[in-house]
Formats: sequence, structure tokens, C-alpha cells
Amino acid sequence: MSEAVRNPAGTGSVEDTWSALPAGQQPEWPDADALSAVVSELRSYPPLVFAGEADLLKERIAAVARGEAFLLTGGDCAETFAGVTADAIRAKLKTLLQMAVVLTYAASVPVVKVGRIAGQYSKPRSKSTETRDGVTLPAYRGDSVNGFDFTPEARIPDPRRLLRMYQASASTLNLVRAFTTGGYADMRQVHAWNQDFVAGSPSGERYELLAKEIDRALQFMRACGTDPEEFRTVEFYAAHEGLVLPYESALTRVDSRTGQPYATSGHYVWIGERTRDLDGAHVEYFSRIRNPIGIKLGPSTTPDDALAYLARLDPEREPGRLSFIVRMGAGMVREKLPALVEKVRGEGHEVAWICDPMHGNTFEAPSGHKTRRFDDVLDEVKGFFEVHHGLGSHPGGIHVELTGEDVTECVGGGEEIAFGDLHDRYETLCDPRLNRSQSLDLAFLVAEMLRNR
Ligand SMILES: O=C[C@H](O)[C@H](O)COP(=O)(O)O
Ligand SMILES: C=C(OP(=O)(O)O)C(=O)O
Repeated sequence: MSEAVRNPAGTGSVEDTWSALPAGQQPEWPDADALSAVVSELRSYPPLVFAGEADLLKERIAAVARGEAFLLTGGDCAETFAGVTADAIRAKLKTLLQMAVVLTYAASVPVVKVGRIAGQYSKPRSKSTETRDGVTLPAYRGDSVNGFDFTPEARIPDPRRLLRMYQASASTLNLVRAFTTGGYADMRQVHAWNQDFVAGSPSGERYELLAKEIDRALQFMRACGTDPEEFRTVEFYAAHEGLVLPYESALTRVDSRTGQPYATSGHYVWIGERTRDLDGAHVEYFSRIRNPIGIKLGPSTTPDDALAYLARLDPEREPGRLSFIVRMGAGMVREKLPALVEKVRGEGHEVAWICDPMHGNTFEAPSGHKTRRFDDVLDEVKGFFEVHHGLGSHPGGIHVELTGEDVTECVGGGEEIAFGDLHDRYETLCDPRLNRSQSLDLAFLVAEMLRNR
């Protein structure tokens, strides 16, 4: 990695091509000078990830697009600065690793493991303000922008929070790298956690057979003398929505190997449903960086839109470059997805199709909590698989909002969380996440779908 893309004026660099275009969902920073000072400081900081790592992930996602691997992306809706603790990071990672082992066995292909982690601090919102008891304030837009407390002071966007976002991301990545390479992620250990889950889960009996098969497979590999080192470490990548463009562009660096710009805020970044305007700043910025990228596609996406995204974001048809993260909702996926897949395939374009079964299934519980039904989440994944089966294309992976904690934010699942339980541990600052046991339930149920392919 060498120096930053620095010159904001007239160079055709990543920096100045997006900045003239309309950018959706940007905070109204009250002090432009303070923002510039923060951006300059961020530009002097080391990259959080390296271009070579992003390239390796691109290769892995190319395998996903070919149907030779499965992608698991998961983590918080909105990471928080207060949530950067060893316990919380470990619990999230543990949940993802447990899910990955089950999915790997069932899919019989490698599972590419990606966290919504170490950068998921910025949130697009449906409304730019929030009103409580007659008082209206700016909406909370994530810890990178403003505070969650409902006070005028907390809700003012503060660019210095972008520096904290960098630091929080760096600390998180540091720990994630330590956990995933230092022995914590040992597959035998992860499998033992799964056995505990199966033994203690209300739906455990249903999963017992699969857990026993995994156990026998591990014993077989050990008996064959598989190198224990291969069990000990895992490849793990960090992803987030590339939303706040001054931050993303300040962390864009030119790779000294290739002379190409990369977002170094995370290995993988995606464009959200609310910022995928083809003529907007986000699509422009993403078209310039060389990372593997995703774009969320909601139910209003037309087949021609999908082709236009391919032309703008992956004109060279680089394997692994682009994933379509489909978030139609359980009621729409069977109706809307086939036309997109057929059109893209008709053009001979190989993208990774990923199912986000969360964002199209949010509703308000009688208590006023934003929630999701576990059964809707599962049904959207089922619909996604059915469509791909029907068309002979590859269901490439899932992208879920989850936590390693026993929160009560989504209803249903093996432990049957009810509307009345939502008060108990509703901790998300934005959208409801699957808790630890619901996440594992989902992994075992998706494993059954993968086996029945
Ligand atoms: O995570 C996604 C979005 O930020 C979220 O769904 C928007 O939520 P809102 O409708 O409460 O603004
Ligand atoms: C905002 C998100 O999703 P979407 O853009 O699909 O609404 C998200 O994944 O955090």
C-alpha cells in the first residue's frame, strides 16, 4: 500500500469524481471545516486492511458465483462504540464460526466467512428526523455520526466521531485477527460448542443427526491425519455499508502493487438499498475502488436496473467483483427474483447472488418495537433457494443481522420469543437482530436446504 488518493482537485481520482454528485443519506455536518480536518487526519492513518486481502476475498467470492463456495455474512445492524468489548466481539465471532461449520458440512463446499463488523457504524434512515412526545430531533445515524440519546446535543452530527469509528474498527479487527488465527477458532472447539447448543436447544433433536454426522466427519479427518493446523485457523473478512463517503474516501489508498485504488476501511463494502441511485455519488465511488463489493437490491429493482449496475460496477466482468444482495421480503422474493437472475444470466454475467432475509421483513410489534419474525427470515431464504433451484443458478449465500448475545429483538425461533418478550433485552440501536440461538437455528435449517439441493 502506498499513499492516499489525496488530491481533491481535477485529478480524476476516487476523491473528486463522487463529490460533485448527489449523495443520499449523508449527515448534515454543521461545521465543514471540522469535517475537513477530520478527513485530513484520516488520510494520514494506516489502512485498516490490505488490498491483497481484498483481492483474496474477491477470489473467494468468484468461487461463490461459480457455485463452488457459500458466503456467510453476519453481524450487527449497527455496531456501537460501547460494544467494542472482548466479550461482545468474541460472542459474535463464535456464533458466526458455529454457523459456518454447520453450513460447510451441509454445503460440502468452503464457507466464506464475512462479518458485518469493524466498520458497520453508519446507518441510512427512512426519515431524517425522529419525533418523541412532540419533540423532533435529527434521526440517529449510527455512532460514526451522532449519539443515540434523544437530546439535541447528542443528535448533532459530529465529524470527530469518524475518528472514533476508525479506532473502534481497528481495535475490533485486531481482536478478530487474534481470535481467528490464535487458536480460538479451532474447528474442533467450534464443533463442541455446536454439540452444546444441540443438547441445550428446544429444537435440538431435529439437529442432532447433523451434529453427529459432523462429529464423525471430524473423527474421520483426524484419523486420516489431516494437519491439525488446518483446523486451528480460519480466514475471516470484515464488511460494512460504505455509506459516509468522506470517511470511505479518506481511507481509500492506492495499492502499490497495482496502482489501483482500494477502500481500506474493510475488505468488502456494499451499497445500501437507499443509496443505489445510478447517477449518485455512492455508485460513482464504488465504481472506482477495486474491492469486492455488494449492492442491495430491494423489490423495486428491475432487471434493467440489474444490468445497469453490472455495466457501471463491473464492466470488466471481473470474477468475484460484484455480489447482488437481494432483500425482497419473504412475500416478494419468489415473484421478483427470477426475472433478475434470468436477465443477468442471459447477458452471460456471473455474479454472486446473496440473500439478505432481514431487511424486507421488518414490521412494528404491538409494543412499538421494530421486529422481524424468524419464520419470515427462514421463508425468504427458502424462497431464494427455490428460485435458484428452479432456474439452475447458484444460491450463493446469506447476509444476516445477528448478535452473539441472548437479546430479544426478533420473534419466533426455537426458543419461541413472543411479542411480550421483546421488552426483556431489546438492545439494538437500529434494526432487530437474530440472537445467538436464533442464528444457530437458522444455520441448521439452511444446512437442511443445502443438503436437499
Ligand atoms: O438497517 C437498515 C436501515 O438503516 C434501517 O432499516 C432503517 O430503519 P428506519 O426505517 O428505522 O430508519
Ligand atoms: C441498511 C441496510 O440494509 P438495506 O440497505 O438493504 O436496507 C443494512 O444492511 O444495514
